[in-house]
Amino acid sequence: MSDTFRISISLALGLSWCLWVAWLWWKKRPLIAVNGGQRIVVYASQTGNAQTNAALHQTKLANAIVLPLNKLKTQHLTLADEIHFHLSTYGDGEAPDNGRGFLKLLNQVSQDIIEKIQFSVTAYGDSRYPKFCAFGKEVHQSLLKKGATSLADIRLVDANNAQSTENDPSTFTDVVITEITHLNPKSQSPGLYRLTLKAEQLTWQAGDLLDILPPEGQGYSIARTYSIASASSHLLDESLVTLLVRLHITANGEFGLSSGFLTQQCQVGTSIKVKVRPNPSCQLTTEKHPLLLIGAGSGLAGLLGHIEQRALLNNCGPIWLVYGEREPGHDEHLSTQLNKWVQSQVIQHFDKAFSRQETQAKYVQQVLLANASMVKSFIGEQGDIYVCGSLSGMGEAVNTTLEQILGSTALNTLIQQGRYHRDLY
Ligand SMILES: Cc1cc2nc3c(=O)[nH]c(=O)nc-3n(C[C@H](O)[C@H](O)[C@H](O)COP(=O)(O)O)c2cc1C
Repeated sequence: MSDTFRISISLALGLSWCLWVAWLWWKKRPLIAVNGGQRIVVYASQTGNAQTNAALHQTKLANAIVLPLNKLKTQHLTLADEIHFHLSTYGDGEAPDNGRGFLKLLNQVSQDIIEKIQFSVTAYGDSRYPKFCAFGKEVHQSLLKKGATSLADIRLVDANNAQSTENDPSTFTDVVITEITHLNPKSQSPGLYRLTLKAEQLTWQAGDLLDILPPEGQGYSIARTYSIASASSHLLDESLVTLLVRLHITANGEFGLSSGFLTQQCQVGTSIKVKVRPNPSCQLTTEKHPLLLIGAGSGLAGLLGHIEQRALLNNCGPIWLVYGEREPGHDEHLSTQLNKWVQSQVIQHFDKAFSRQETQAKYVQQVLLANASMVKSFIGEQGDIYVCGSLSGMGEAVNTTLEQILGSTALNTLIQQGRYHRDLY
């Protein structure tokens, strides 16, 4: 072997080693750099309330950066002087999408790093939910238990509070109902209605939510939140918001306050007070990548906007819709519209799962499991998943099934990358 050849091999090996070390460093680097002595304001927010307050908090602190909780890395915990958390709670006492991996990270970080952390927690929630501010409280407790120093008592911000601007009528806009259609008159399921509202004054993106204020004089004024089932407003010729409203019937046979008002008392022409609640974690992040849309019942609403959005744009990526309802025939909502999208290839695959049919009952998670290898290949390196509908009835089962199919590491990576979106209630 000549000397030149030997030197070349050594150089090549040396260079490869340097590249490998550089790659390892690159992978582990914090995505947003932090210097020693800096303060970090961090938020976990589904619809922007905690995020807005975090941004406000940042402006009041010297030498502070702001970032979402899923971008907070071990290096941030090591280097920052103070960390101020703004955390909302979703689902049934859960973290918002951009906060879901944090408690796991905290468990993996060594004690000596956590003991140096000085922190505060502001928790956002709504005391009408049984697990009020649960995620913020859990983070606060975990940090204390692991030896971090709390700079102040946990602050609980309640949306169900007279001072909260969330329900302040002056922040709502009057819009007129232009359509109310009962979609499942022959079904044994509670009524599902499509409502259309003329909303020229509003702007929204597919995936956003609409808060609706019940009429005055009912002794309460807490808005109810519905998923917007329309493409983003800037793409529509006519500024119409579509909603799917399930008529809620209480244990004593009474109609739910908001759904009863919207579907039984309102008529075409009735004016109602609404406000768009941006839902960044469920907005479309990609036009080209595959979308696996999973929903059940009125959860179809949160998926329809994304499908319509792609139908209105050209050359979009494929959609696979997995939709669950009760009875075939009577619960096949909007089938004319959905079939049109299948024919025009906006929807590439469409699977329905009916839980009340003569042959075997089927749920969306079973459809996913039966097509496990297709789920894997469809999602691939770039696909996004959207899950919309009931948390306990479907969201949890779908999460377990996706974990089974993709593995918990891959599912966590999807969460970290903001590719697993959930609108669950
Ligand atoms: C679908 C849904 C589920 C919610 N679940 C809870 C909950 O379990 N506990 C709670 O305290 N608040 C809950 N909330 C209330 C939110 O935490 C509250 O509105 C908060 O201000 C939202 O902050 P964000 O915009 O930063 O996400 C829920 C709200 C929605 C729309």
